[in-house]
Amino acid sequence: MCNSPLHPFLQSLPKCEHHMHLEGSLSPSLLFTLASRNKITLPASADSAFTSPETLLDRYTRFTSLDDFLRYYYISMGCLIYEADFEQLAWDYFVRAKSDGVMHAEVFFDPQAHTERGIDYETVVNGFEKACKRAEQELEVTTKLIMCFVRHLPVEHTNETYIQAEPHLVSGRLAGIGLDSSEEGHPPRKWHEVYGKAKKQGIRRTAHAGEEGPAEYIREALTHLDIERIDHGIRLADDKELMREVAERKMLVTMCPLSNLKLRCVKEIGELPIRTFLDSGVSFSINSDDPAYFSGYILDNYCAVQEAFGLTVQEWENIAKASVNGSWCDGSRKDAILKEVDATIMKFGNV
Ligand SMILES: Nc1ncnc2[nH]cnc12
Ligand SMILES: [Zn+2]
Repeated sequence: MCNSPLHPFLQSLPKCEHHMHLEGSLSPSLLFTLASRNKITLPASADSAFTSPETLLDRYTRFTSLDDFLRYYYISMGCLIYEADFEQLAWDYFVRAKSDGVMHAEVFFDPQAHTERGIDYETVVNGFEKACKRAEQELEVTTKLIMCFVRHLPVEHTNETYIQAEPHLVSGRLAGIGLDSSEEGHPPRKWHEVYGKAKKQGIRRTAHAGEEGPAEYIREALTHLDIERIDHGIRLADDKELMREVAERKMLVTMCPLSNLKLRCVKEIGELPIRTFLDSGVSFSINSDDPAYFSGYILDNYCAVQEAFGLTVQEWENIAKASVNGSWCDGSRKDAILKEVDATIMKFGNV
């Protein structure tokens, strides 16, 4: 809850989330429940943060960088073993997202982080897919699953993962591919082969770029990976020519304000190029990234932006509509969400 008079409006505004890692919605309390259920020993003797959910949450307030966070992220997901664990993780997120006004959620997952530790690819996808189906039926939240390649593993591992996922990508069970994990020292061009193959097969492509890395990585992801969306992209404002191109192409930048703050990519939310993007016509959505680690789900991110930038209802309408239009759902679903956005604007238009 924020102090803005726009809070009820922000709560009601229909949302599309495009940048949320399912493994990043693993709360310390679910982590400890799963660790106990699956007889996984957490490394409390090596790192006392793993002593209890409370000590872990406390540690999450002191991340020093993306890599510092990723260490906890990868250790913690080691408690996800069975299909039911993956299903529960995703279902809990969808329920929470619904309560924040999410009507459509496109969620990331990292298959390699699970197959590398001996979990079957099918276990992961089946569990997540069950939760997606349930979210559509019981919550009326439409969903898309996007699988990411992790940059910290050798690029050669990518082919095997792609081959496993190929039937799902081609059939549409998976909506597309992404690229995430440790950014610095891992330029996007290294993944050009697999992205080229995906493009030939008509598979949608996005990538994390310009989170900790420079604007040059965004340019590379556009030229070498031919991405259709940019995840984070906060360094885009450092390259005005590139920013103009992204605005002209109406490419969506999926921003994650609280994540950027907690991982020290910026010192305060007000440093993010939200005003620049609005003034330059760059389309963007606002997302939670890893909500269980950054103490904020999507509405908290909307509130943080409102507190820092004091946007108008008209500006929020533009953001809401850009996020619908930049979604990978079909036209009829977009129309239905846009109708709900219009209804919310009618109701709150003169706040
Ligand atoms: N913020 C982030 N950046 C890169 N990879 C991630 N994986 C999960 N969260 C991430
Ligand atoms: Zn991310």
